Amino acid sequence: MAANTVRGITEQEWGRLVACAKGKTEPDLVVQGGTVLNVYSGELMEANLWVVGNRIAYLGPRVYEGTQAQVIDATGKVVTPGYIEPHAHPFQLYNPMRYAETILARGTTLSVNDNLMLVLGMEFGQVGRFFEQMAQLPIKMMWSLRLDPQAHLPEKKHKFDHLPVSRLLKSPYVWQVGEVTDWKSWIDGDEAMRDNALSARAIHKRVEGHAAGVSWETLNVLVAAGITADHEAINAEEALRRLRLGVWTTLRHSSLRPDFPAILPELIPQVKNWSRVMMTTDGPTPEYLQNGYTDFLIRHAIELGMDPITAYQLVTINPATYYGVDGEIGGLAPGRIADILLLSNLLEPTPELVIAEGRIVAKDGELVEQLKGPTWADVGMPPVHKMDVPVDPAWFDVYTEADTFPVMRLANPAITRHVEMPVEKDASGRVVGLVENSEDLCYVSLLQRGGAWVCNGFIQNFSTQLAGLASSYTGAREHLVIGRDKTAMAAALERVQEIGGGIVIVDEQHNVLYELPLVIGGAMGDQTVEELVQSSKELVRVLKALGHPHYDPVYTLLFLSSAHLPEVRLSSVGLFEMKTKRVLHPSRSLR
Ligand SMILES: Nc1ncnc2[nH]cnc12
Repeated sequence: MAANTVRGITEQEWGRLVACAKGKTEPDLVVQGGTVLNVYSGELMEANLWVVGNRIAYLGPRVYEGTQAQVIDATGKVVTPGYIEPHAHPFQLYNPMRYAETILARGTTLSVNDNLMLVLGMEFGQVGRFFEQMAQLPIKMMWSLRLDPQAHLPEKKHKFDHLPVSRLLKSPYVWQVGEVTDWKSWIDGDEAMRDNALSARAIHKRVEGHAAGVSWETLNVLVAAGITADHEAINAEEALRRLRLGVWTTLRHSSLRPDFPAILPELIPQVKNWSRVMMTTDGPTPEYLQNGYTDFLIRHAIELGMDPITAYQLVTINPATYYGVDGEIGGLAPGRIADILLLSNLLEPTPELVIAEGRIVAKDGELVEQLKGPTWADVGMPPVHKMDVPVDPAWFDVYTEADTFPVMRLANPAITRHVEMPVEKDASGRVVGLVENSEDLCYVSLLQRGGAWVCNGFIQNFSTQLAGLASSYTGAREHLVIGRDKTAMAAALERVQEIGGGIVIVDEQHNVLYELPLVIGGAMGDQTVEELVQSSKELVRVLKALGHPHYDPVYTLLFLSSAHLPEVRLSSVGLFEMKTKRVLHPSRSLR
């Protein structure tokens, strides 16, 4: 039966490793004179590390006196294992390659990644090949397979059927299924979800939950159904609830949910056993990465009162143990993969030097050489195609037979509230005057990329002055269009299509106020993370000037068509109420 492995070992590699451990053969690399953070015993120890190939052969007092190995003088430095991100979404405008190079330079040497954008954008066979190509990098990119599309898209549900998912589950690079956002369907007996989760368990892979806001009673049901970890606790009580029910508890501090200050000061005095706690950045938008990645989590947790050694354990040995690979990674000991960091001191988690697989890969935050990964042209996520007809502003008109309409009110970057508003209509049933006579309403539409259907509605509290915004970056992988001026909305969408996908904002005269090409499937950019940091700051600035009242708008664009968040979402079948799974207003065919 399969279980997770990081790299596997050949007979020849084993022979070299054991010979070097015995002191009979030379190591390839030595880290000498440093203070090693021993995450197993929770102590700092003066010790040297000998590395052969991509593994550690020896930890201890033995001093290297040979001439062949590369010797790294770690005198005065703290030596730690590479960091592990157990729950990543490597596609928040950046693509998985750009993500990998950025976080590796900051000391994260293993990331377990969501496959959602890939599975929605590619054929299954291509997804498996992409995993194989990413596995050639010195940073280990492992994967978590979704059981549901996280959006109400009946036409895409087949991508989550038992046959394709169970095939992909056999990949050695897949370590988990989840996060199970549509957990309600799962516990209510959705067959594909049930079979896929059971198949994962049968081969010792994990099942990650997404139990936002659930009660003790519901959490019991989810644990009985098989969830093994969850990262949705937003306060100490919710974190303790998970620990007490035997769920690995992943503490989150992301761009959208910067929760450490709300969790840690209260949680720290109460936890007696940290061995089943992990930490995650949970897919931050580019700006966050300016402050670091897992290194930032460690620093922040220590600032908020966590014992420093515990903070390191939460991002090294704990996630390695959770995924069942602690014999291979997550600590500095013989036989482990040589992912080693040199820090100036324990309170400075951003590494001066990063060693991955036994080779120096980064110094002072910069990669020593460019990573070689798959080319996007080969991966099968081409730029957005132009529709074969021009975008018609009338597509954004809302028609109803009722006297009221379910408006989405944006309560914060992620959550919408259902506000039923009275509407006036013309003889054809078209809603008139609602946006024009309001200060803070916009039209909002999810439009199928080929122009086959449109889901129309109104959104409140998004902007007071936005003429037109269009984005091919959405949870549904269709086009999102928002604005107070339908011709400007159409112009923004035309421009998105001209640039191969991305995010565009235009004014009433259709001048482009903001433009970000996202040419990888219309969902991810090929720009560097630094370029995306500047561009996403500009997006925030432009939207703010147009009266957008929230932070992290990139997440708003992503999540307006995701069905895992309260209350109303855009979907292929219409405006959809997450809790009741009701269609509040149907979508309209344009063919
Ligand atoms: N559920 C989710 N799906 C996609 N990206 C995310 N980032 C954080 N949570 C996410």
